[in-house]
Amino acid sequence: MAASVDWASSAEEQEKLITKVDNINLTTNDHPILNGSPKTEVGAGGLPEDKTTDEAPVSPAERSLLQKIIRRGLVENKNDIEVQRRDPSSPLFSIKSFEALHLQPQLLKGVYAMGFNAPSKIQETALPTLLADPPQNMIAQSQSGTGKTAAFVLAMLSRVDTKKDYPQVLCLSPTYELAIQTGEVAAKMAQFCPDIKIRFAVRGEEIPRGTKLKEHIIIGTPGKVVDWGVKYRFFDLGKISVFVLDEADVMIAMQGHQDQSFRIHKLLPRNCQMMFFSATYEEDVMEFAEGIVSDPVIIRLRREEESLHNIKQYYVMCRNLDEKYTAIANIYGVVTIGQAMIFCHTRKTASWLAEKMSRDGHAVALLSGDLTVDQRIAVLDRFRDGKEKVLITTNVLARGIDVEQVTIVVNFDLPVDVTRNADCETYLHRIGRTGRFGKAGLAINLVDGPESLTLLRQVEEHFGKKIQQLDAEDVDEIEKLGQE
Ligand SMILES: Nc1ncnc2c1ncn2[C@@H]1O[C@H](COP(=O)(O)OP(=O)(O)OP(=O)(O)O)[C@@H](O)[C@H]1O
Repeated sequence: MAASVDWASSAEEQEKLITKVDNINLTTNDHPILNGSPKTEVGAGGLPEDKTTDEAPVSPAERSLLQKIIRRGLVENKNDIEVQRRDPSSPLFSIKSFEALHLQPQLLKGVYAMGFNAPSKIQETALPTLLADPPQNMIAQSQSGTGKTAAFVLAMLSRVDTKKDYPQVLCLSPTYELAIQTGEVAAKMAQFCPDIKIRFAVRGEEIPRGTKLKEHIIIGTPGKVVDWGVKYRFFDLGKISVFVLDEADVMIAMQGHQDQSFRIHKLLPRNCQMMFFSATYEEDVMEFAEGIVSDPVIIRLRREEESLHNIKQYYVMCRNLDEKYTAIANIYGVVTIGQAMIFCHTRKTASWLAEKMSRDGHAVALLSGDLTVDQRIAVLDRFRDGKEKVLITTNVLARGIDVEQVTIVVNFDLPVDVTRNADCETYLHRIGRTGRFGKAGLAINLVDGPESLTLLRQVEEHFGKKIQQLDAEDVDEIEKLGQE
């Protein structure tokens, strides 16, 4: 039987939690790491005895750096994130501090150095279970951009035993870009844990036959991990103690990924801790996941909670391709804040649009499966650095990619599944490239006929949320959106 944690709480419970939050109300001045001297003695095994007040010894220089980072975090995150944290219905709602999550002191330092002040709802709900002993399996769902990566990465890092020099933690991601991004988050979080070693198992990484990997954590895509773990035995899957499936629903739903993930899963030891994370779960995928993960704790969203309120959704009626292009150009001309991602159905449309926009003098980048992996990472890095304001892409970047400054997502084509119906999961992942961690975001869908209008209606029905029409010619209206 699966234990289940529900987000919802009664009004009375919510009131109690709000009072608790008010009492905690951490500010820079009363931040224990920054201002307090260690309150706990280090006990046997190097861990403080009272874990709720865990504190790492911090040098004056580190303290000053952390102070700067946290102050900056508080100022930059002003976009009512602190308000959202106090709203029990928000995915950012939290009552705990990171100290209360029993993280190792060096990881806690890493978390603060990343500018994280307090855990999000998924982090504070999942981490106590993920770090408990004996290890518990988990299948968890939380909206896009709410900190799932940080949650499972912290759990992965916490489970590493650096005295053993072989892979113990394995994390599978559906794409090259996502594996690299997760590895980068892990490296940042582990910046004060120099003994933890991470290895990417992705296209382009080649190692000679007979090699025995010594890194503690492997992060990769299913195909490469099958090569390294099943075919060539560069590491022993039988010694993996933590297995993470990121974007678990697509890993299970897509035939190729599913076969490979199962080949890996079959060789894992029986007591290996399983962590499945995703922003979306279809009912049948969920059932399947429950079938392969024994006794999981399940964290599930209700359908109406899946789409985020901080992402405003609109659609624009267009008659043909030219009008779609004009709509994009109008929006691009008016809304200049932040960056935009434009999703097309095919590589062909994506490159046509990129070429046309470039010819018209717009600085756009194009990322599709046509590029080599090095080119893909280079394009993404340039976009992250803000060198291009617009990134045109296909479903290859629909999931997981985290670029904080993305304020607009445009669906040049609405996503469809193999039955030509709306692919609502992909829709949610695509629009989730904006509105990261409570920021405001805008999603604009271009509709060019009855077929795509039907898709739009299917999306509305699926999430029980109306998508407003926008007149792309009406500069005032678009301007208003930008200001909002
Ligand atoms: N506790 C926190 N405080 C502040 N920022 C955070 C916190 N946790 C995560 N973030 C930031 O929020 C952003 C989104 O987090 P993350 O990528 O982990 O979301 P996700 O739930 O995995 O999203 P997706 O479903 O799209 O994969 C990142 O930029 C991350 O650095």
